[in-house]
Amino acid sequence: MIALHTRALSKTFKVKRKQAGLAGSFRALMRPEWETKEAVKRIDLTVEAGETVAFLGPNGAGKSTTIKMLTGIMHPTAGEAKVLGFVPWKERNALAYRIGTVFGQKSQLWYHLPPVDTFDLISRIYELTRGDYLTRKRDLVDRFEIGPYMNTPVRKLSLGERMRCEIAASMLHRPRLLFLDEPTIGLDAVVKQRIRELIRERNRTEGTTVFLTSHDAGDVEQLCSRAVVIHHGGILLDEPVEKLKREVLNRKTIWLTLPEGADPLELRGAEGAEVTEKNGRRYRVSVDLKRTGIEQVLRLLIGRIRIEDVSVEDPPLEEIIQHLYRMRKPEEVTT
Ligand SMILES: Nc1ncnc2c1ncn2[C@@H]1O[C@H](COP(=O)(O)OP(=O)(O)OP(=O)(O)O)[C@@H](O)[C@H]1O
Repeated sequence: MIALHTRALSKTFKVKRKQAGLAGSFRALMRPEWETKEAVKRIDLTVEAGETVAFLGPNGAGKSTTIKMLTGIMHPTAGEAKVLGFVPWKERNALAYRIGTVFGQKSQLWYHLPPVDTFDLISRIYELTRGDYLTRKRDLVDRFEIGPYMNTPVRKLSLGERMRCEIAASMLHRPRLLFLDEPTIGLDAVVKQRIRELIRERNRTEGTTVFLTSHDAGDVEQLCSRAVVIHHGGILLDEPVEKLKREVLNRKTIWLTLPEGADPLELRGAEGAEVTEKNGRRYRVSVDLKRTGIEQVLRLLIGRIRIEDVSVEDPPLEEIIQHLYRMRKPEEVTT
């Protein structure tokens, strides 16, 4: 079954042309010149029910504009889309009963009220029966382990605690499709991991389709099975994440802090790993996962040299996308 389908979906904005200098600004105010900006260019996309799709791209690529059209907030300039069988911008209300949305940068929970109040409100908006609501709430509170936070005003919760409540709230009405915009932004590694597990579990147990945007390579790697990359409003790549992992998500960075007086030469010689940056006592070791594993490198280094602190990072997604862009020939890119 198809969850989402678009054909030549496009959005053009009319924007004022910028003119240099004060005189230019004045002229622009009196006699503005307009130009068109193609934010989304003829996007063709089909997502099957139950898929977990990462929708990626650098800043300004057109992700939010696409999501706004798919959730019915914005009309397209041209093209078609059906989400769960509805034309989003024509049947926004009907669609809202069947989708969930989480925007990492915006809260849908009432800031001064405890989450339980927003949960109650959502259950009324979505017309859940009292019995169904209470069972569902109990299940989500258990799964997301948010019992201790349900009666605390949202403004007093940490970001991680709030995000768990946000995502649970978005699932209250059993949406068949979840739009997640940067769900792990600003969270620490442990909380990120937990949020990813929870979303994945909902996908497995309830078959919820996931459509996610993120700048975090870890979200893509651990949560999604398919990656769609857009660049300058057009689709640059649409591939299984497994393939992406083999081709480009194959490096990780280890940051090491060595104690005063340690000999950094000891960091040499780990197969597939090289020191690429030094900042005081902090060293960046780049690991080629095609040749070795993180665990292997860490074990070797820890056995050889005293280490004060260690952390492992994914390469920034922006870097990966630039790499992909360079790999693709220009004619393969929809422009
Ligand atoms: N309301 C608007 N009016 C004019 N231009 C807009 C408007 N909304 C978006 N744009 C432009 O359209 C392009 C795509 O923007 P969009 O917000 O969809 O990108 P994005 O991929 O979500 O970026 P980010 O990762 O920074 O959120 C950008 O160049 C942006 O400046």
